[in-house]
Amino acid sequence: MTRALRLGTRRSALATTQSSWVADLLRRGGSEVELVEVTTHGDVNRAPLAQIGGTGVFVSALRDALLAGEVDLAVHSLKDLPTAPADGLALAAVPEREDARDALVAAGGRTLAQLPAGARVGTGSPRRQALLLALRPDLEVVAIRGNIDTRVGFVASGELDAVVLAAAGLARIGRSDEVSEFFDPAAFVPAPGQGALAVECRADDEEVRSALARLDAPAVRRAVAAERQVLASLEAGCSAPVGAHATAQTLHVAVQDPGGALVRRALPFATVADEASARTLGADVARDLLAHELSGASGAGRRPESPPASRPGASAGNHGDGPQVSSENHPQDRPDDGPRPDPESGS
Ligand SMILES: NCc1[nH]cc(CCC(=O)O)c1CC(=O)O
Repeated sequence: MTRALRLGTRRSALATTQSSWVADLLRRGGSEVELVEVTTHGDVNRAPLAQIGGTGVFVSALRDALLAGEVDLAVHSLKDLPTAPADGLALAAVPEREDARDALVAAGGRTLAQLPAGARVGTGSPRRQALLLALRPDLEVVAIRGNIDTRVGFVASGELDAVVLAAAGLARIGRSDEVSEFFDPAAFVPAPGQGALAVECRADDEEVRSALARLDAPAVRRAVAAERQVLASLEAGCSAPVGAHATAQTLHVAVQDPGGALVRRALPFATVADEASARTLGADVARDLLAHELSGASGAGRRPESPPASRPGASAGNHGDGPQVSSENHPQDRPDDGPRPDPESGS
């Protein structure tokens, strides 16, 4: 190795921890690495997020810095990465995954079952809203945004009874001890790619590609390939919240159908040996789910878990008396889940 690798990172606590973790792994493999701060449009612009292009602004500023040759690699939360491949860039490593589960942080350490009737639970993610209401239709789901500290702060301040966040984000910033319940990923199905990282570099940079290849965890790559393919294939035909999570044994999928019911699938995953068959499986599940949706079969023996009256659209959102959903843009001010809505992710 003749050059120090420049790792471009955003300044947020989560971004710098993730970047430092990857930098350390590379250093252990003998590479010299320096962190270079990339100020993203989303970090400096005070306009509402929708006007500056949604969650993709954070990813695309790092990608622009890569393509411009200002940095040599960048670390993203995989679930924030648009499913479409980026021209000129390679997804050179998917390292070992953090905890993929969603987690509840509740006042008094309560579990979901222990929350009082009508408790106010914060999440900006349509997927989490749907899963929460399927388990507890009585809850008042409150749409919140902001970085992890901001969201946990709503519980500490008493404005909310609980919030749901990714266990991985809490683990990375050292706040796992505040979790009152880790949800079973077979039931409360995580977002595609949740807990995993994506390390990108220029596609023609062989030196960085070979350094990053040592960080790649093939089993994680297979899992996230299946999960993201479910999302990509569904995006063509529906805009429902999507949970997709592959364990060593099973690919779990949960999608909210137009009637508001959660539709679930569980497919064997142990025999999926490579990325291509993982994608095929993901596409097959998506096709099956779209057929279900088109046939309007949600009431026909599929165990709808949530009556139409508890659709998040009807009960979630800011009721005006809760935590302020600030129109001021905040670093990480974005839906607390997944890459959509993302006007930049294209098709
Ligand atoms: N979209 C927000 C986001 N993107 C990545 C994480 C951290 C967890 C992860 O790496 O999946 C979070 C926070 C959250 O969902 O609570």
